[in-house]
Amino acid sequence: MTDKDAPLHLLNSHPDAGRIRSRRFRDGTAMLVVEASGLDGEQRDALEARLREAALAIPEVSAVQVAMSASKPQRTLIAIGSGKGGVGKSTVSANLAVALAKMGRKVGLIDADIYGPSQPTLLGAKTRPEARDKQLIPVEAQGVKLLSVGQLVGEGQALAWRGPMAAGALNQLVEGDWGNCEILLIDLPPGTGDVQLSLVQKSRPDGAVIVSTPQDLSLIDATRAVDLFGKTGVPVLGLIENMAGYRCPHCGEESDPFGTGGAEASARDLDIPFLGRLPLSASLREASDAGQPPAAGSGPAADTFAGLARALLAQLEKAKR
Ligand SMILES: Nc1ncnc2c1ncn2[C@@H]1O[C@H](COP(=O)(O)OP(=O)(O)OP(=O)(O)O)[C@@H](O)[C@H]1O
Repeated sequence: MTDKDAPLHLLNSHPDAGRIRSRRFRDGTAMLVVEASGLDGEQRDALEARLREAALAIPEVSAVQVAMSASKPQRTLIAIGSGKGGVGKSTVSANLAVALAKMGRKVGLIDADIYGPSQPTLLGAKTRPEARDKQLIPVEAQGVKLLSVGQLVGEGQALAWRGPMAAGALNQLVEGDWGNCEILLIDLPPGTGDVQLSLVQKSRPDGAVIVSTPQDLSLIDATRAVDLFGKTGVPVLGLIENMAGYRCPHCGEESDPFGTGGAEASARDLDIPFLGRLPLSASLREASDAGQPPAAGSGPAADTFAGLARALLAQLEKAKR
């Protein structure tokens, strides 16, 4: 600051002074460069308005120009995939997101499942996102920010999309206004075809998680998913086994309708981490259908998801080293 900028000294005592990177004063105009990293669009607007008002309150100032600068936040993008449909990939994604948020992480969830976007239902978030300056603003539910491909199109319309079109839509979601989110989970469409390949190539996730049931057939498909991520250079952070074992709520008898331990053995064979297993549970399905992710509550299911989230974070740390 030079002597010419002296009137702007009055901004030193402003609560947001720490965000002012430079200030100049010429011919009645105050020019401020303001650091806005970590703020979402609404918070940026509010900060700008507060500083404008404070500058205009200085008697010499008749006009204000504010330039907001923000370093691109460091975000970790994690794709969640499965070799085939119906293995619980979306249920696991939603609950992992909620469990990570409960652990204090700033989490965003992108529902890229063009064949059946179910995250708005799973998180009970039916409102449509608004856009600001062509950027989508995620909706908030259960402590998680959410954008879903289902929010962009009417129900069932996305089904016919081919790879590049789906990748374009995903890009819009990834480039949304994620504010201070540090982790973005992407719920991919099931399978390992062209659509999935385009999505992975376009979004370039930092890591991937694969969900599978213990069944042999499902595991063969999970192996294909590992292959897909391998081909695209995305490290697989781990495999989650879903629908492993069932305890009858009436008689307490335990059974394994989809086999047992298959996913853990496959993870060993494929040399990828095994993050944990989730039992088949009618109450989990009912809560999911009702938009109440069990990870948000307390009890065994919440504990299981917290364990899976911890295992995922541990693998992320390892991958960074
Ligand atoms: N551990 C579980 N116990 C009982 N039901 C489950 C479990 N996991 C998922 N489900 C149920 O299975 C069905 C499919 O789950 P989900 O939609 O999460 O699978 P998906 O792999 O994402 O499927 P797709 O990608 O084909 O849409 C849902 O009705 C869900 O509630």
